[in-house]
Amino acid sequence: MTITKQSCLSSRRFLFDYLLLFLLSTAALASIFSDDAEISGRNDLFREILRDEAVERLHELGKVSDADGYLERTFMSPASVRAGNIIRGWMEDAGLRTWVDKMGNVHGRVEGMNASAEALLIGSHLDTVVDAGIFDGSLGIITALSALKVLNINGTLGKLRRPIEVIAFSDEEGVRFHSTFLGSAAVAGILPSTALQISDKRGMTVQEVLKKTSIEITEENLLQLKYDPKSVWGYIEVHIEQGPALEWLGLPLGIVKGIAGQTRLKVIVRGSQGHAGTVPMSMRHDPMAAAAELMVLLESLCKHPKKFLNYDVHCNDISVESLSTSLVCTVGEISAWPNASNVIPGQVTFTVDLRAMDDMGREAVIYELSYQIYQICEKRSVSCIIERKHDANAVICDSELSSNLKSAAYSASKKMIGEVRDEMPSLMSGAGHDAMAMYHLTKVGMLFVRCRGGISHSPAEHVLDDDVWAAALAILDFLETNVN
Ligand SMILES: NC(=O)N[C@H](N)C(=O)O
Repeated sequence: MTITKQSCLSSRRFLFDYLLLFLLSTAALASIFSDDAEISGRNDLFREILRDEAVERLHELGKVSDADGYLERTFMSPASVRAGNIIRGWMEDAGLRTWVDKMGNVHGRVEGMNASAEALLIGSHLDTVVDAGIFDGSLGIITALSALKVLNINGTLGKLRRPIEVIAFSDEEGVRFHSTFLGSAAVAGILPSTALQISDKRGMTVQEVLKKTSIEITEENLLQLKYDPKSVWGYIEVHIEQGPALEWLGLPLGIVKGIAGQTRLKVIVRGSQGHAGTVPMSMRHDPMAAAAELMVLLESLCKHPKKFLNYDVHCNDISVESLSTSLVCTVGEISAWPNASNVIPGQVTFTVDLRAMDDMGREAVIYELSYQIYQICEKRSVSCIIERKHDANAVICDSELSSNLKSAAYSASKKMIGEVRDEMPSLMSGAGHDAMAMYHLTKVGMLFVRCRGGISHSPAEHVLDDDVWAAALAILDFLETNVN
């Protein structure tokens, strides 16, 4: 047999593969043995509650959906109400007194030794986007309840120095009403009474949707939902990172330094509805073509803000510099009327989601965008209306709470994986969180949990079981150190 260069390479390759396989299987065996050795050491880390049960609950809640075949739970939908009831049961299982408030938020509270002391609030949201993953929001509620369940089993829940309250907020995503934080903004006292009259696509208002679930909300009792700032010590939230940084760093947990500000706009473009086959191109006032041009403009502006923003007119140079790195813009929803293939639409509506760390810079972008939108609409002889649906300014997390969360995350990671690098990363959040609303009530701190590929708002969203465990263990550590 002649050994050609090719087959020589193949046999070398075979030998290499074989050796690699041998090494990998040896490593795997070693890790199985070391896992065994570790498991007995980890038993005191409440694996059954903080990992296994928490993961089971995440999957259980992930099945509670208004849609067939994908996850969708919007504000006070039937599935949201069912999810709230399940969470309420888990709160009671953790030894908490529970109630549902007039914005549909589910609360679970333990008074500890001193019911009049300032309470620690822990929260996240129970609503989801359309075609969501199972971790966004639910992770923060479930890990907090798991940690409290451990304290209950240990007999330390009644001995806490201050009350602890877990809140599962009814709306953070803002999918149904385009106005986010309905739940947490009510608790923080920043939800205007006009929010009760916002309508969803079917024309039902927030007030009517609540009434359908037997909750009577009025302007007066909306005011009563506001917590007295003097009764609150702080707010903490665990959330999946929804970005790739922790995965890149190879770490399960990170601290949140701050959260980008956000604005949501609705742009309505109206033109002349007509027959697709008969109206000559030169005679059209097509809102679809205009909307397409506006979207391309938005993309260019957000990719290259420096090119569009005039330093003197819009903002100082610091704003423009920081915009270049943090500005992100998205058109996520579009609808046409009458939405038929052989009709030039009469109206096209689309949303714009803008985020940046710099609030002044964001304002400058909105100013410039609006100016350019009106110019393009005029040039195309269509009319444009821009409605501002939601605004939340950027938030900086509290340094003391962050440092305490950092120590808790460090200690949890150390207990789980032994050696940890000293650095616990501090990250900026491009995603919005209930902490943004709670910031108006009290100091806030957030812990991020690694997610696969940084993917979120997608059914592909995934958090490792051990990372769920690390997060719950960090909260347990935080409570034992700061509240016990
Ligand atoms: N954590 C999130 O997904 N939050 C928001 N709903 C958002 O950033 O749009």
